[in-house]
Amino acid sequence: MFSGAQVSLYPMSDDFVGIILSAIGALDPYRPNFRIETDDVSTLIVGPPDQLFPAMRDLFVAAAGRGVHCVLAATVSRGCPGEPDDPICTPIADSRHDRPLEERVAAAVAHVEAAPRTGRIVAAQFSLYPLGSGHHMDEIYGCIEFLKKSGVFDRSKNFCTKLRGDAGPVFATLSEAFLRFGAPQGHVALDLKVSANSPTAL
Ligand SMILES: Cc1ncc(C[n+]2csc(CCO)c2C)c(N)n1
Repeated sequence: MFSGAQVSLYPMSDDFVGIILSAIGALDPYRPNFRIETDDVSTLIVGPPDQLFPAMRDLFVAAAGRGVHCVLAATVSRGCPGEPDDPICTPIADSRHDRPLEERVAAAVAHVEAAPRTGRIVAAQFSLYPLGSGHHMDEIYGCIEFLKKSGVFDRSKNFCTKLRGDAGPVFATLSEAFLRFGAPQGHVALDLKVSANSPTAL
């Protein structure tokens, strides 16, 4: 199954070029398993679906670690019809996709509880789009039930859900939403913005 993301970093600093390029260096450990291509708009990462969010976490934590207000925007996709079935995009063995929603919610919560902490607090806003499935609203409601139990749920907003917390469990929650909800071999898209070091008072 073809899976990947187009990812852009927006560090609000005069040194944006240095911050972006050194953060892209944090993707180096993923290069053996990924196809990674940077242009003037974004960086494409194509690879195993279960490694996409760890890669984006490391990219974002590297940029946000510089202390400036920083935003990551990403379009993430798996199972896109018409894309080549890239052999590097091997599906995860234990997706439990064929299992009932309740079981998938429990497995997703357990994965987030085990996620490593990074020490970097982030806010994330995202929408999950399980495409072409007759049960897409069931999948979305099941996913939201999981998000409320994730420990990083902030609130539901129009068109999206907001998470807040350590980048470790936040990116793990995004990964579980992407991997476990929507049809197993179906097309799922996810739209994401992550922010750190915002000067906005809450
Ligand atoms: C992750 C990521 N990849 C590419 C860009 C696009 N971009 C904007 S400035 C810059 C550095 C100078 O070439 C690059 C590559 C981005 N913003 N974030």
